[in-house]
Amino acid sequence: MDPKVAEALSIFSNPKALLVKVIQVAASSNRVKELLHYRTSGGKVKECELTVRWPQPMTFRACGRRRLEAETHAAALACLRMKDLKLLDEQNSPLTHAKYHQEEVREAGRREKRPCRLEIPEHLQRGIQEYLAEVLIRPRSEDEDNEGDRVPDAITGRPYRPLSTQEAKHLSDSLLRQWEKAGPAQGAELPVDFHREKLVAASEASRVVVVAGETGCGKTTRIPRFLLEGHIMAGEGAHCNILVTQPRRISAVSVAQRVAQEMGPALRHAVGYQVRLESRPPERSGGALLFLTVGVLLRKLQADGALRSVSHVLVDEVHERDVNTDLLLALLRTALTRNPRLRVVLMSATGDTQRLADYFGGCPVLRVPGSMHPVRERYLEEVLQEMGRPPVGQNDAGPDLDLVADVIDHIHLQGEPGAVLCFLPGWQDIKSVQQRLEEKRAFRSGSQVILPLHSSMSVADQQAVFQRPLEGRRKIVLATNIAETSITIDDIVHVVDVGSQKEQSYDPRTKVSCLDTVWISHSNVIQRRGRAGRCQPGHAYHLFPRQQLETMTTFPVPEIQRTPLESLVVQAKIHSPHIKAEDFLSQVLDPPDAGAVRDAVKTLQDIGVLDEAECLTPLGERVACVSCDPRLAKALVLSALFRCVLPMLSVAACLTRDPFYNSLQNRALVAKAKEALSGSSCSDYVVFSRAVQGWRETSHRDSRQEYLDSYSLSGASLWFIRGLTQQFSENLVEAGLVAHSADCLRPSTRVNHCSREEQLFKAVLFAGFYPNLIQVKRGTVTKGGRFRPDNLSYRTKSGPVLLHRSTVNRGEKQLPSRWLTFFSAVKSNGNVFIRDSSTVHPLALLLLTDCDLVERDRAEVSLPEHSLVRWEMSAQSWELLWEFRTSIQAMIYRNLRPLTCDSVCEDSTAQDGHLISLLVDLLNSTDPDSNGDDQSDAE
Ligand SMILES: Nc1ncnc2c1ncn2[C@@H]1O[C@H](COP(=O)(O)OP(=O)(O)OP(=O)(O)O)[C@@H](O)[C@H]1O
Repeated sequence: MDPKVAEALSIFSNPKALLVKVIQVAASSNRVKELLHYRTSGGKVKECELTVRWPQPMTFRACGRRRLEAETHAAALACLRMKDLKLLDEQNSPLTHAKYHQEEVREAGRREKRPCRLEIPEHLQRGIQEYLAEVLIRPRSEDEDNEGDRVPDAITGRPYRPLSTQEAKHLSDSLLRQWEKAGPAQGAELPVDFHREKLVAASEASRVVVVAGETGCGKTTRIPRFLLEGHIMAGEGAHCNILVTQPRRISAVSVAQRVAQEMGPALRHAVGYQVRLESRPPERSGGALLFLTVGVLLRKLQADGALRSVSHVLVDEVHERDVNTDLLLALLRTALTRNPRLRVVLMSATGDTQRLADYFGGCPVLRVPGSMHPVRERYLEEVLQEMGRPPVGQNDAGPDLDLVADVIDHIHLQGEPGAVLCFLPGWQDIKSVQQRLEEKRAFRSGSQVILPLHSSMSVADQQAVFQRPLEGRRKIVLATNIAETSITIDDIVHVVDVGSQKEQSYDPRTKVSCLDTVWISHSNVIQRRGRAGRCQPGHAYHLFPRQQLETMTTFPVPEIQRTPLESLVVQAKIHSPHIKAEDFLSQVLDPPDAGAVRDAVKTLQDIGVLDEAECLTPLGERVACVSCDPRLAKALVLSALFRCVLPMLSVAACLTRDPFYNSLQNRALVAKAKEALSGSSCSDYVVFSRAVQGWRETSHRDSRQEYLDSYSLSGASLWFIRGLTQQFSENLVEAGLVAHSADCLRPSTRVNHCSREEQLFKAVLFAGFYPNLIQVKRGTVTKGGRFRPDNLSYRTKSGPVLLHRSTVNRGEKQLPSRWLTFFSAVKSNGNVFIRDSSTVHPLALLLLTDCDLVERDRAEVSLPEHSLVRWEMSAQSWELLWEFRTSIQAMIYRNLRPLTCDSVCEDSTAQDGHLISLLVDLLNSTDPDSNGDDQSDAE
């Protein structure tokens, strides 16, 4: 059977997916001529205007999200005659009326208090199958492709409109004239220049090419330009739009600047960059070069999976194998089938090029030998000998920071002039080495320039590493692997490499991540060395024995194998809603363990983002619009419903970017600031919200700096957080939860009515983070066996945990509730540490989570799969709570499903307001601890 038909048939168990499919079929089939206009984004129909004639002719036109959904669903219903569907209970007796929506089926089940299912009569199934079989096997023609396009242009972000033949000719001619006149500056000759013709020809001859070129040979800065220039000189510039991905913000920005500079003043407008929250795109589409991070390109693929306005995608540093790059490669394979003009070039100095080539159907691999300048390498034994020290053994990956500082000192005193770039695993190591250096005579009182470089710094701060120091001072850059690929710091002469890095691993069972210091791979060693010898000859000091090289893996372990997969599964669902996550992810270069994917799917089902058929639920569709972790996104979506958006935006942004200044180094100061901001809230999230709010309120420059200093906050981070808040607000608009993004930030709007209600805010947070729940108990037993009655102990459903120094609740002797919620936990030395936490009112557990009535007689309540929690209460209390809970759930459900008319919306708005006020009253007027008295440990 045709695979497309098989896929269509496989989704019959899910009417919602079927519906989307039908609309897609309508859009892609030239038999449904009456389709006037159609656009999807993130797996959702955004705009639609169509006439269906199967089984009877009807016209639907829809724009504006809510109307659109109702109309397009109705169109599909008519199309499929799904009104004939029957909703049956377990005994096969029909329920009140038929509904097509999975959620409604579930809701009907809840109302009727018995499970229901949806049945598609057999004769209809056959009809639909035949219809899909007929239309699905017809490929879409190019003309149809151009018809009704409303996707954004990947270069400018403005709506894409293909150029007419005349317009294209005009633009190509003008580009040609411009380039001939300006004659782009050639810059210094690079090894890749000698392979220019071969590279351009290979990319013409094959739609995918892998380029394996040594570090510094000129891949990143020259190849995009060769391709662009080739098209412009051939009079086809209008059709050439090149996207070049970079693994990080710092490289996207710095490489774009370098290429623009090389192009010269007359042509630099053709080059631009786009990173999260910062965009300087080329002036126009057609003859353009855009450097962007992989994450930004994934967003563009959501809007247009075929990348219609793009001629080339160059994936740089493809060896890095982060989750986003692996996902990108899989999506590019699909984009190549959908956009016949698209060409892909994969570039790396150290990747497994043959495997990549095989992944793209055995495409050619071009090798570019030669580097700019020689680099003299030394390993630990030679370095020690040079310093006149005895040899030492080294077994673990943790670096000897005293030695690192001594080696830098040695280079400074004995080595050639020029800057030093030192690779260290993490921020703590960077700061420790900086401190050690500052204690040395040659580095005292700022006599040399020491610059940390870490991903948590702002782009502006990161850019400082590219500046030259004043004459007579040496620049020392202390970096993590953020500086390992792509970037050129032109005065680097010496590279010091400790041979290790921080690497995340993840235990899907406990859902806890570990951040360990591990040996890097051989490929990383080459990349690090390659940061020297780019603009002058260099030296590499590998601070591990030469022998260690043999035990290092050739390539790094792909991130997809060692990371939580929930976000990735949501992304998979956005890009391919009808394919099982397991099947979709089995197509990536190194598929994650199928069991881990199933676990991630199960987690998303548990938190209501996916339904049983693995489709995004109405909640999941909103979550998918928000570009952050699904749990954070869920908390944001719920905050819009419960009218406390403002503090939640701050939390989501601060969990993405730490607002405190060097919180790793200034631990004591930051802990004090957090304590002051927290007051009696016992919540890191209230701390975040107050920190951001206080910063917003101090608008004057001087008072703002005073505010930052008094709470150890970082101005740069807060500006970044402001950008993130703006982005998340726009996401909420996209999700149809807020009319304008500015509403999210104004305290007087409806979505912020309850933003000052702390208990409600914490309860909503918990509903988002659930099942991240910690039970607090009094009394601990020390290692020596002594009982300490006043100490608190903490347990999640997976076992005991400890509170990390970073949370305000660590060290508290008395908490106002016996329940905490949390977002992130890490494992270190065999213990699980909770990094951030907040107390939560026990009623939130009952009202905002999926609890069940276990035994009617004793009115015992438990949370599924949550062995920590079990309450017993009188049947009467339970009845009341159950009713309230049902109303809250109904409110959530009502606000998340498509509304059919505005009047319903107005009515329900008032009703929701009453309900939320009631919830606020209940949370504020009951003692969070007294409810806890009923609790008993279920184990
Ligand atoms: N900002 C810069 N300042 C000075 N020279 C630069 C700069 N950027 C690049 N170069 C020069 O251009 C050469 C090529 O740089 P490019 O980034 O294109 O190499 P690459 O092959 O992509 O390297 P890698 O694989 O290490 O990323 C460098 O070796 C250096 O000589």
